[in-house]
Amino acid sequence: MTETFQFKLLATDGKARRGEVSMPRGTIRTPAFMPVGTVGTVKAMYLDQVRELGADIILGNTYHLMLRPGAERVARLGGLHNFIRWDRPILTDSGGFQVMSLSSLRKLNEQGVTFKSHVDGALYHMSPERSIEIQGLLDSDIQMQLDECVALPAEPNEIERAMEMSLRWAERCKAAFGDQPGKAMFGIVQGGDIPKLRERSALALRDLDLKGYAVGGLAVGEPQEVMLDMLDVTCPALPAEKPRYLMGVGTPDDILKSVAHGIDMFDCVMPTRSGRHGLAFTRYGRINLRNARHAEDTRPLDEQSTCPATRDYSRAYLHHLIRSNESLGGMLLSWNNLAYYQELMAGIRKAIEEGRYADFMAETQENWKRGDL
Ligand SMILES: CNc1nc2cc3c(=O)[nH]c(N)nc3c(CCO)c2[nH]1
Repeated sequence: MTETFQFKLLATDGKARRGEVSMPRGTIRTPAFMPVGTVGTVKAMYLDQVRELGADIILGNTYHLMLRPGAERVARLGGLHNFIRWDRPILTDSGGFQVMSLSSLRKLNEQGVTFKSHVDGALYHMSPERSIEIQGLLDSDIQMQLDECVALPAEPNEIERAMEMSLRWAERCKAAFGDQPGKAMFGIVQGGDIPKLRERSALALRDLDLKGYAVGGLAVGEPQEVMLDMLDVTCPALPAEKPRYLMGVGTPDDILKSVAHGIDMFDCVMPTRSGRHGLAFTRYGRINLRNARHAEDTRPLDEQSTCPATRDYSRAYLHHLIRSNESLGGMLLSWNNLAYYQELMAGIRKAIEEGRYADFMAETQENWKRGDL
């Protein structure tokens, strides 16, 4: 806990880094997984549970919260932390990515993005300055620049255009953010799957001397090896003393490998969204509880787990709940999956501290192959 934003590197093992981000609202142990709380809730979870599982920080979303309940309203209600009853750090995404994936996009130009709300069809304009203003109204601790994320595959000149504009928007966001010692504004590296554009984006953002850097434009449909190749180019071009956040990633395997490529922070809807659809992540791999073969399996997901959802409920009951589309099914599997993700992050942090990350990675991947037993 510090009055300013500080990142400390505590240990490294190859390119894997063990660190911690200290902020007024709390310390974030890295490598960190950030549960996604899109509209002010980590779906199907109580935030006390999310904290108990080991989350030091959660995500909020500018796009969703500006549409409903509204950024000015959240500010009138005392800010996002008071509203949702989470007193630790919150990172908010800037909205650009969500506009592309959720709204009927009207137009995007140098000024910003104009779009129709997917909630009520109302028209909105969001500039880099407005995105930072909204994140300020939410009292967000780590604010993301507004950027343009291009879905892959894409034409090189389209990727270059979006990357260059995102750099100009980074400068505008830095100016709009100003100097807020206890908070941070992160830049977002773009450049698609083109190494020289990735390097140019990272080096230009580095010159802006921001408090942290995200790697964007990935986990948008490209193969895992392309994502990892882009990390090989991007991470060395970023300052070693600043945190690196890989946006939207990912599966447990994505996370293991991205840590080995130098990433410190992750966010993904995978554990919660797939949990609601019946997918359970365990030490021995994934289990799809919709599958009829679980209908009379009295075993829990993992009797050695400390998480009640994982240890105390039969697969037969979980199967029944999911098949019946009962809320408790999504609640228990979200609980199990977030518990597994945080247990994985704790194992990653410990392995880096002990200089045995390569072995930890191999053991973990080996266990996944054992399947559901
Ligand atoms: C699921 N994959 C994914 N790729 C992303 C890529 C980006 C990106 O390039 N920019 C911004 N602002 N957000 C992104 C997000 C949302 C964060 O979860 C992404 N999410």
